Amino acid sequence: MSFRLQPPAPARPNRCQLFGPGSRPALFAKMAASEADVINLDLEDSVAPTDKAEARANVIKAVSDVDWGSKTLSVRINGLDTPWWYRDVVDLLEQAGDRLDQIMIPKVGCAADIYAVDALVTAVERAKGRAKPIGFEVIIESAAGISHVEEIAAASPRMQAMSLGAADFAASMGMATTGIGGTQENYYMLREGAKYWSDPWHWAQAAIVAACRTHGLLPVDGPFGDFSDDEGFRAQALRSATLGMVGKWAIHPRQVALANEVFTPSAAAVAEAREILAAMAEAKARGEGATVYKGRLVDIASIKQAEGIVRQADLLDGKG
Ligand SMILES: CC(=O)SCCNC(=O)CCNC(=O)[C@H](O)C(C)(C)COP(=O)(O)OP(=O)(O)OC[C@H]1O[C@@H](n2cnc3c(N)ncnc32)[C@H](O)[C@@H]1OP(=O)(O)O
Ligand SMILES: O=CC(=O)O
Ligand SMILES: [Mg+2]
Repeated sequence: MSFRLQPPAPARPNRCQLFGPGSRPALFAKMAASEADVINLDLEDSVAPTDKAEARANVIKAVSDVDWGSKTLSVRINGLDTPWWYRDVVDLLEQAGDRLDQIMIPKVGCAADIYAVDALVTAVERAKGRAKPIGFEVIIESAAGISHVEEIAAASPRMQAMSLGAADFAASMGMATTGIGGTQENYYMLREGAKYWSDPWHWAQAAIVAACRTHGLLPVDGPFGDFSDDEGFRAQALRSATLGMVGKWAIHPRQVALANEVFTPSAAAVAEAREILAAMAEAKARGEGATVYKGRLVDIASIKQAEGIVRQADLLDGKG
């Protein structure tokens, strides 16, 4: 390990973030009743420009009026290139109750974007005497965002989580697709006449995971647009989990159970992790740093891998 230790990410469930437009208040109670760990009430791209003010008022009311249980409650504000974002921040911080946990900042391009929002949030918090500091989560969804991902992760102590936004990311990068996440038909390798599909999101996801792990944030996979394709969602989520992401967005309620399933360590994975820890404890008692478990090497690094799985299982204990 480097002299600089890797800080832990916030210890809270973040398997699924369920989104809903702030302009559809009829959805709010359904969102609150869902099994999602995080709720994202949206003021940004799912809300038409003519509905921005009404959506903001709906969301401010719902923060206090709806029983959100133990979920993390987040509101996605408008981007810093719009005329709406400052009013989103000021009205939320001045008028929404203390139940609000986070604001999500979309389309961040550099650390200064976070600095600007932090300065405004801090001023309103002080002026209003808000006791609970608001956390930040951001979306990496532009060429600038992915180019500056590490400085963005380090930009504020308010930072909690970072998501990949596949739709805007594809648009910003000029990717030849209108799909939101998942397998892309034309992104394949050809060998002896057979196609092998590759993953165009992989490098951006890996960069986000590295930035998040360096600075103690939760790395999250964003939307999968085709909500009729359960297997496509599952495949995308499994790849994200394998890379180190802790959860995924749901843009429709049917995606919530899929995300929870993928990002909850299975009973078999937890049992195996505990067996590895036991095998390593025995090895340590013999004065050994490495041993054989089920015919394969396990060593001190395996302890950290296994502890991560057990820690996640303990965190989710009782959440199904
Ligand atoms: C690229 C990005 O930025 S993604 C993030 C921003 N986008 C969003 O927030 C979009 C979120 N999703 C939605 O707005 C909607 O789910 C849509 C537009 C995709 C589909 O809406 P609908 O046509 O109403 O969906 P559908 O008819 O299948 O809904 C089935 C049920 O789930 C409910 N439902 C739909 N969306 C949601 C939601 N996001 N949260 C909770 N419940 C929902 C419906 O009210 C309906 O309930 P009912 O059975 O009691 O009548
Ligand atoms: O905001 C999300 C996206 O995919 O764009
Ligand atoms: Mg977006």
